[in-house]
Amino acid sequence: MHTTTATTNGDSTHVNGVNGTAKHPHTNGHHLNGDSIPKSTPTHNATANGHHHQPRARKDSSPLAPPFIVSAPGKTIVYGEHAVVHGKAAIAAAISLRSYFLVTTLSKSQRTVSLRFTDIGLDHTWNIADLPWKAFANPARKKRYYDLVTSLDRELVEAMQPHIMGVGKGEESPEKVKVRQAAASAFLYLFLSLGSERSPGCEYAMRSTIPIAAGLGSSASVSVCISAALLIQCRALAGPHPDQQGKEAEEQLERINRWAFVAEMLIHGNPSGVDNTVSTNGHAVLFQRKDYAKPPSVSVMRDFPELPLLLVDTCVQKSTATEVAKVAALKGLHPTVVENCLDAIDSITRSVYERITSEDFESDSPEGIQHLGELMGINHGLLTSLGVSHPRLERLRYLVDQSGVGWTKLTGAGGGGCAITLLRPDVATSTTNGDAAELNGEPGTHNTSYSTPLERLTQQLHDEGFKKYQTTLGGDGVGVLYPAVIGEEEIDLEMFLTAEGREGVEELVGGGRDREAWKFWRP
Ligand SMILES: Nc1ncnc2c1ncn2[C@@H]1O[C@H](COP(=O)(O)OP(=O)(O)O)[C@@H](O)[C@H]1O
Ligand SMILES: C[C@@](O)(CCOP(=O)(O)O)CC(=O)O
Repeated sequence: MHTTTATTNGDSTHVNGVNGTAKHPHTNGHHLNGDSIPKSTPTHNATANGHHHQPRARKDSSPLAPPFIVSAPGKTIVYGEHAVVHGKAAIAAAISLRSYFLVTTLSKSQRTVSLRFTDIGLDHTWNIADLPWKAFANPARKKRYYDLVTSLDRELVEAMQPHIMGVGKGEESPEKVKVRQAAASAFLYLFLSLGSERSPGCEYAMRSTIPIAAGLGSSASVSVCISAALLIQCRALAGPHPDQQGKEAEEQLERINRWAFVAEMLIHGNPSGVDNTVSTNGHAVLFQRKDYAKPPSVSVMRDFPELPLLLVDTCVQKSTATEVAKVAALKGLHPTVVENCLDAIDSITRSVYERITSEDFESDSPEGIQHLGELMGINHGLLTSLGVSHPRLERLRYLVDQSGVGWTKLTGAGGGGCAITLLRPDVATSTTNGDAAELNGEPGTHNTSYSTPLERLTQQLHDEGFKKYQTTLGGDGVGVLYPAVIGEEEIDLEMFLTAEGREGVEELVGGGRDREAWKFWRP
């Protein structure tokens, strides 16, 4: 298997961003070929310990930038959630559910920035001039796009508060307000860090096909989108383009990932960084962060096997912060016991990594799958011991165990959310069309005679209010559609905001219509 290890931002000497100058009737004179992101700021040396050479000053763009879309996948943690928060290894894989972020630049006279995050009912506008630029520009606190930011600056978070307090307020529940304010804070902190008072007025619209708070990394994917879009706007990224050198592509991803982590800190408090790392890089990653002041160790597993997985949502929303705090509290009470549980999870992750990166691993061999499956079961048991399961997750595990189709573990923070089931190879290959139709959260045609255990299980899950998702593992990470044109059609804000449900969004902007239109950094 091909793996790449990337631990810190390296040096780059190649800057191949292409100015969008060619004329096109639909795009304010910007080229339709996805290589037309404005030229990036020259990349420069930046190291993990913060030493860097000063970059050259950036020029302001004069023509109105075209609308563009950034997209990033959700994830499933296959092994090692929670342990990863305490410095142990985890394996996470990208899934095919994604978030999409449309950026529309306003005319020069419109000095506002608006968030239209319709999935969470957030529609908010700030006057650019009213924002706390002074606090963020203070030389003692100012962070640059190439900095490694590993903690939030409390004073800057405070300075932002008056502009967040009014966000998302309505008649609805405090939980909904919290969700909106978390997303708005993530955006605003990055906007104020990466932009300036001269930043163009813009509308930023988010649509996602990832269920929120189900353990599938919706926040990380949103964070990666925000980071990549704002870095593109401040011209801190080169590419993506097809002839980009691997090392340069890796550096661009690293830059996006660093700021996505900052956004994750605003949503979660204390994230390990595994979610934003897999969402940025795509494929699958072995991830470990021993020291929060340093970049994590990341091995990207580019040809992660297509494991036959079933992804089931308990439909119980959870809070990652609460579940992470539970484990921390338990560790405070029983340090040795909890540390042993976390070490056991670490051994599981490492054993799986060795197995699937070994030359002779075959993803359809019953022995190989059995090994991975048994370790999934043990990993789930350890997470249950740490107190992060939920009666619905245990019910789900019981139903899958009874059916004999495979091995189940919770994925993500637990306390609700999703579980993954690794199917036995014989079960996976006997999946009928009926099963396939019933994936993606919808029940299929209801006949009462089921020929396979998987069909029986599918019906049982549906009857008990669980939701199945169809997804493939290990696709591309962050991608860019610049300008926002697929085929000959320019995607505008109205179309983007009114696309109906997951299918509508995917049909409008997903890669299905024109695979070549989207560009990805591919080291
Ligand atoms: N479609 C979306 N639009 C805007 N913000 C979103 C969207 N999906 C998720 N978020 C942000 O991410 C947060 C969810 O994070 P979290 O509870 O960790 O769930 P998950 O396990 O899905 O990452 C939300 O509170 C919201 O701030
Ligand atoms: C529990 C944890 O390991 C994973 C959380 O994933 P999610 O937020 O449930 O998608 C926390 C983390 O790694 O930051």
